[in-house]
Amino acid sequence: MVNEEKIKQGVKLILEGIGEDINREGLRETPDRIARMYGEIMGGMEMDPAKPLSKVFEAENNEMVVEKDITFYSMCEHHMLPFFGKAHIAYIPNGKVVGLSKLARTVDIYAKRLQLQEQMTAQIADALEKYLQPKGVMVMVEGEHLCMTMRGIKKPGSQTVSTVCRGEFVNNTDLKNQFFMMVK
Ligand SMILES: Nc1nc2c(ncn2[C@@H]2O[C@H](COP(=O)(O)OP(=O)(O)OP(=O)(O)O)[C@@H](O)[C@H]2O)c(=O)[nH]1
Ligand SMILES: [Zn+2]
Repeated sequence: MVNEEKIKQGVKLILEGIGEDINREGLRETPDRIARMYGEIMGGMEMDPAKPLSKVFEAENNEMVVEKDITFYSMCEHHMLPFFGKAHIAYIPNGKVVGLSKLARTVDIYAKRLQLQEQMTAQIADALEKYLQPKGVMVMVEGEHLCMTMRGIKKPGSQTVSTVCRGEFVNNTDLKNQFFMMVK
């Protein structure tokens, strides 16, 4: 659980730091709102991927499964500004598949915390590898980072693309290309 009291104190300090009057009408409830909001957007910290990924089904077909365009919202750990976009997941089952929603749940668990996009991409792949023991996993994340667009270097529209391959995807260019073709 996030410590709402600490968040409220911190938000009040930031508001004072930027020269705001923390008692004005529009801001009176803001520390409280932000504390509740962090409970939601950082909620992945207390979630364990074991929960969604432990419920597996036996499968006879071991062809590649792709779940693409999974929308995510995360927060960059350097600036605490949002980054958001789409995650695409492929895996080659090894007798076990998981409910499709559980792939999206896994993305949310790792998105809802302070993150680096590359780290989030690897964590999703590692969780799938651990719980499904597939023949291979590939994860691609496409994200827009507000710390790149609304501040600093200010490059609106720039996209960060990160990929992680495990198992059969690592050395198999055909498999990788098949995945790229399916997600484009
Ligand atoms: N690799 C990686 N870098 C990120 C991610 N999110 C933000 N960054 C970068 O983190 C870096 C932090 O750089 P610093 O030089 O410490 O901070 P800064 O002075 O605010 O940097 P600028 O953004 O260049 O103004 C920046 O280059 C960001 O673009 C991410 O998910 N992955
Ligand atoms: Zn950032």
